[in-house]
Amino acid sequence: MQHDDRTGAGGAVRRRRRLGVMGGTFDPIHHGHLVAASEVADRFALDEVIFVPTGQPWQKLGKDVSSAEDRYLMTVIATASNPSFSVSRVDVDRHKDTYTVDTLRDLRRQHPDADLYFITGADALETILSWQNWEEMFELAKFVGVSRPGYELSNEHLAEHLADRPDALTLVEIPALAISSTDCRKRAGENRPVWYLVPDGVVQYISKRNLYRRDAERLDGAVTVSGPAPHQNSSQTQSSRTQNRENT
Ligand SMILES: Nc1ncnc2c1ncn2[C@@H]1O[C@H](COP(=O)(O)OP(=O)(O)OP(=O)(O)O)[C@@H](O)[C@H]1O
Ligand SMILES: O=C(O)c1ccc[n+]([C@@H]2O[C@H](COP(=O)([O-])O)[C@@H](O)[C@H]2O)c1
Repeated sequence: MQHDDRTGAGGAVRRRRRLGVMGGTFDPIHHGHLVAASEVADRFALDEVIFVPTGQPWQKLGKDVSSAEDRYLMTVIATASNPSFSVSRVDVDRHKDTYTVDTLRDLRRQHPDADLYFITGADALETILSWQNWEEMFELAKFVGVSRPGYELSNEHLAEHLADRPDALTLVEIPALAISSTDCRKRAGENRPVWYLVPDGVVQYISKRNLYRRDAERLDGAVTVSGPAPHQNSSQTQSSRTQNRENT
């Protein structure tokens, strides 16, 4: 990755734009995600953070995931008040299994003059060597791992792979928010409050769309992420069946 400043037409030094990329299933988006993005934006002087809801999260095979459109809209609602936050549809519109390497390729194409900083929580960072084409991901973006209650924030598993690129991955401690989408879904399913765990507009969206309620007919669009073995395209095997979420 280049990280140089460029001289503009008038001779003024212009720094390359820095874009954060916050990928997630966001089912639903919660304040843990928003604080992570905000903290990394501050630490790295990012110009913008692009939230990228997954289209088909292949590592959630067998789990009941809300429709991509519901997750996309909740992400738009949650980020609307922050002018430095935006939401991308690149993964939602790809209509096949979501791989971060594709996300980063698409964003690089859309923003050729920017440096990308992919933000990931400690739990996701733990499993990053299982991601599709992970070596290429580190060519396309710098990575920022953030702390998360209940997980150890570590780069040991990547140390030998990134030995010659010390700035490829930075670990950042952020304020601890023990919030997970799993817990939010469970609470909503039991008719317990999710106020203050997720933004107010997201509470209202969950209620309006009857998301996560086991005792109610889902309105539409929920899918069970099912299909062939990991790394195969499951787009033809996505089931439109709705099943009770296992909250795992
Ligand atoms: N409370 C949190 N603090 C820091 N990072 C978080 C937190 N919650 C999620 N993240 C990170 O945000 C990204 C997207 O997470 P995701 O949408 O899967 O939310 P989640 O709460 O982990 O969901 P689920 O409980 O359904 O697995 C991941 O990199 C994850 O590690
Ligand atoms: O590229 C992959 O193979 C891959 C595998 C698992 C997760 N990811 C990405 O990691 C981010 C968090 O994913 P998740 O499933 O924890 O919500 C999101 O941007 C995913 O696309 C990416």
